[in-house]
Amino acid sequence: MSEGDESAALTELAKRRGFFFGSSEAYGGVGGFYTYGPQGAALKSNVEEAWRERFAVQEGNLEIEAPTIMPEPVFEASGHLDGFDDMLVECAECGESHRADHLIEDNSELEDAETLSPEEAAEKIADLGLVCPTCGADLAGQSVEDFNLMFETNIGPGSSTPGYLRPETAQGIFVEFPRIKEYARNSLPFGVTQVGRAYRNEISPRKSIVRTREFTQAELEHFIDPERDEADLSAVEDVEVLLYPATEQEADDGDYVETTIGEAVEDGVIGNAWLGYFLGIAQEWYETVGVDMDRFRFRQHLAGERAHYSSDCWDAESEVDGDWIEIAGFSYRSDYDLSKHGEYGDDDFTVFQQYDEPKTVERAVVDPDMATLGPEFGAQAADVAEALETLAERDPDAFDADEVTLDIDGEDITVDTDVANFSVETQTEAGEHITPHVVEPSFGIDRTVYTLLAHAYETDEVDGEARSYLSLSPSVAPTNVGVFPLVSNVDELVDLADDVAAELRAAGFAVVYDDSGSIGRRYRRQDEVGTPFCITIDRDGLEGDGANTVTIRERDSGKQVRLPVDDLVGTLVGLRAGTASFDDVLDENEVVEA
Ligand SMILES: Nc1ncnc2c1ncn2[C@@H]1O[C@H](COP(=O)(O)OP(=O)(O)OP(=O)(O)O)[C@@H](O)[C@H]1O
Repeated sequence: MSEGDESAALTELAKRRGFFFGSSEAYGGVGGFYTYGPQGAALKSNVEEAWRERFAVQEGNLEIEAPTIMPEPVFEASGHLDGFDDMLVECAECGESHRADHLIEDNSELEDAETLSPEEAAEKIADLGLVCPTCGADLAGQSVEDFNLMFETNIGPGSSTPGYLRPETAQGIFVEFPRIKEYARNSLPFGVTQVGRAYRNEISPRKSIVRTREFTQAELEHFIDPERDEADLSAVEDVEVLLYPATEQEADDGDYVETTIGEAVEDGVIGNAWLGYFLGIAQEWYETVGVDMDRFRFRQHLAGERAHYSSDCWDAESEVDGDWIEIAGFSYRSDYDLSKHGEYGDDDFTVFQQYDEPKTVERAVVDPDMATLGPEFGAQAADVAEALETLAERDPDAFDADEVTLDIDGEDITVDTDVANFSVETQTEAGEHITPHVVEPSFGIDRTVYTLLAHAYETDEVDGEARSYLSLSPSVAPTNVGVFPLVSNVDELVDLADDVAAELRAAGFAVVYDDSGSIGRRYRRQDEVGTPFCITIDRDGLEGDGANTVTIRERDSGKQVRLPVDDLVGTLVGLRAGTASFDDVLDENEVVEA
């Protein structure tokens, strides 16, 4: 399909068949908000479940569910209040807002325009002679402003407690770290996951569910002791990946690197073994849920794209309509988040790490003489005592002099060294408090759903008729199986179809029961929403050798076999889990000519 066709066909199908559509259309609609219809909600929920199964359950991680609204100090600490901005340029003619970096990237060779300052972006817009995509007016001379993406709200009546809708689920994990570490028995490494809504007041939402203002993230914060916890790569070292490292992006004829996780970590292409581990399991997970791996890559962030505290960062990207879409980010966040909350919050964001052997250390201590400090410094005496303790830890040699100078609230205060009762003690320490480092895989569920639909969208011809179908993986398809009585006027046949549908539903399958129209039309309807298997109950299944049998048809190939009703649940369980293929079913049963 040519560029643009894939998205257009997908958006049309999504609306017609109940995957997703713009919200609040009865009131004119509002940009950047989408409703998932019955098919889409089921597909999305299956993708979330598959993520949970892999990244929470199989990894032995802890899942939490935190509120989506959090008070302002959280975002002061996290840096979102000051720095979570995109660049906005407004058209003077029609008033439409645009994301300046996207405009520049769409109209030049530049790939990392987000690293420009607003002034540089304005200059670039003028140099390139860019015009408003909505009305065509010249944008030269328009200023570019930083625009904070967080939605603000007031918590409770009045406006005294500002709050924000979280722009990422991660902060809910970091803020609750002091409590969660107890559940993890203070034992590093451990991971905490959360699947939930995040909100960003995107300047120009686009590409349907790819860039919205309310979306779902599935995030894993993996807490480690960087000195002791090493990633075990044995399970992923042979996983083959297509990498697009920063060095290649910067080279004129930059190319992909086809390698394995083990080699990429060993060669230093992936700068951190933990990141390598998560890229490896992500690669395998995307493949199981149905991403076309020929249209998938991991792209390393360029130095300018990375946050200052992050030593390495990769995005998982999928290709749709010739564009690469970021569907997940993998970032080494160091101790930035927990240190910030430790600094701003009123709790302990460290973990006590026991040494293998207790250590004997010499420690400088003070025992300030409060009977002297009290009368001399009054209300400041406690601060002076605290400053003496800090100085002893930081610069014990300072106590060799007769006096020490302390900074108390910006004021220099000189104190006689004798008052401090300084000494060096020998102590035995069992361990130390450390601030864990964080490795973060952050998945966008909506962009995954979009990719799965785009990569599954196929067209072919059946019996001379054009057909479009979604070759979704049976593990995530919204409907697992269609059940069709061939005719609706034979009681025995309808009874058997009812029984089959009831048995499959009881076994946990999402079943669509359809008795209207020709069998061909019923197949087409299910093909279009990606139902992988359809079961038809016909007269041959009622009597003689074939009694209590049905036919099962596979969506992509259209092939059918006849099998006993008693084997249905077991067969479908294997097909859905991917432990059996339809070829196995074809081998073991009587093939029915279509
Ligand atoms: N506005 C959005 N709509 C839908 N999904 C989003 C949106 N913003 C982020 N995501 C998803 O959340 C994931 C993690 O968020 P992250 O903060 O790394 O995104 P980002 O780098 O800011 O994305 P972008 O550069 O595309 O705005 C992304 O990989 C993406 O899948």
